[in-house]
Amino acid sequence: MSEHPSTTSTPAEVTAPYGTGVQAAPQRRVRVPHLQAMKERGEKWAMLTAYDMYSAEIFDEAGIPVLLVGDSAGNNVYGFETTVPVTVDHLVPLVRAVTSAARHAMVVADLPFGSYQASPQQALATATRFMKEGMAHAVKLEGGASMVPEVELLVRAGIPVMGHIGFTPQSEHVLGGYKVQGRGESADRLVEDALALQEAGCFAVVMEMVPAPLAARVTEVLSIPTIGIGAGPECDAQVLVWQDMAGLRGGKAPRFVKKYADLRGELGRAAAAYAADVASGAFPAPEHSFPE
Ligand SMILES: Nc1nc(=O)c2c([nH]1)NC[C@@H]1CN(c3ccc(C(=O)N[C@@H](CCC(=O)O)C(=O)O)cc3)CN21
Ligand SMILES: CC(C)C(=O)C(=O)O
Ligand SMILES: [Mg+2]
Repeated sequence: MSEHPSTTSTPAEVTAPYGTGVQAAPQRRVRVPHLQAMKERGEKWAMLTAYDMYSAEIFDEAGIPVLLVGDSAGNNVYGFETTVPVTVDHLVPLVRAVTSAARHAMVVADLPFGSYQASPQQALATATRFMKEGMAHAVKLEGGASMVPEVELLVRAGIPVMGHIGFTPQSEHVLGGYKVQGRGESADRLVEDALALQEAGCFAVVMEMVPAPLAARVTEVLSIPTIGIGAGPECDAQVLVWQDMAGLRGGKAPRFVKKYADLRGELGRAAAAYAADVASGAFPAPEHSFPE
């Protein structure tokens, strides 16, 4: 059962999800104005990462309006320790898989480290690959005021851009590790970065590991939606890496994670039960076998 607010039966009959309450023209895909309308109505929403077909399908059917194909695929799909080694070629096929499976959600492609910082032209070339080959609906990039020329060119070219400030994992070597950003005198700079991104044309801004009162201040000041991860409850939206949210990954999760399931335990038990059945001869049973 779909829990998208206004997705009822067949796609053809679906009316605007996250619409204004006014009957809009049939509209099955979440788009920038829907997110803007939700901010104006004070409706909070959740974003999740997705990197493959089934996760995208499940989250889409659960009514998640925005799916992010994060460069966090680096440490959640490809087995790297960080997002730094991730390339465009790593992500394009994953974006394509997610856009193919998501019927309603807006799919945002994360631009990986080194694929957009050299120039606005490089950013446009990279974003264009994600739009054409990945069939993404928007892109995300890390950085504040310094990224204004890149954001402006992408938006001028017709590509919706999501910003990302606070802790920006692609810069962890400069930032000196996984640390809360915007404490003390750097708070005003974070507000300025957020405003610069909005002014440049971003449709939303992710804030990662920012003190809750500062994130609340940015959310108040900005007219576009803020999306928090470790940025307190006052943001317009929240984002989590799905394997964190669903308890698939092992080890100690960051403070900002809440586990809503124990997929790791569940999947481990399934694998062990299957192996035990094979060992005992209980699987395959006659119903799994083909008679002559
Ligand atoms: N699975 C996963 N979840 C994420 O949230 C995530 C990724 N991967 N990969 C890309 C970035 C990296 N992120 C991370 C990763 C680890 C911490 C972390 O270890 N935080 C600790 C220490 C904070 C501190 O020292 O102040 C914490 O307890 O929150 C934070 C953000 C967020 N993103
Ligand atoms: C955690 C989110 C915001 C992200 O950038 C990612 O998943 O790569
Ligand atoms: Mg990312």
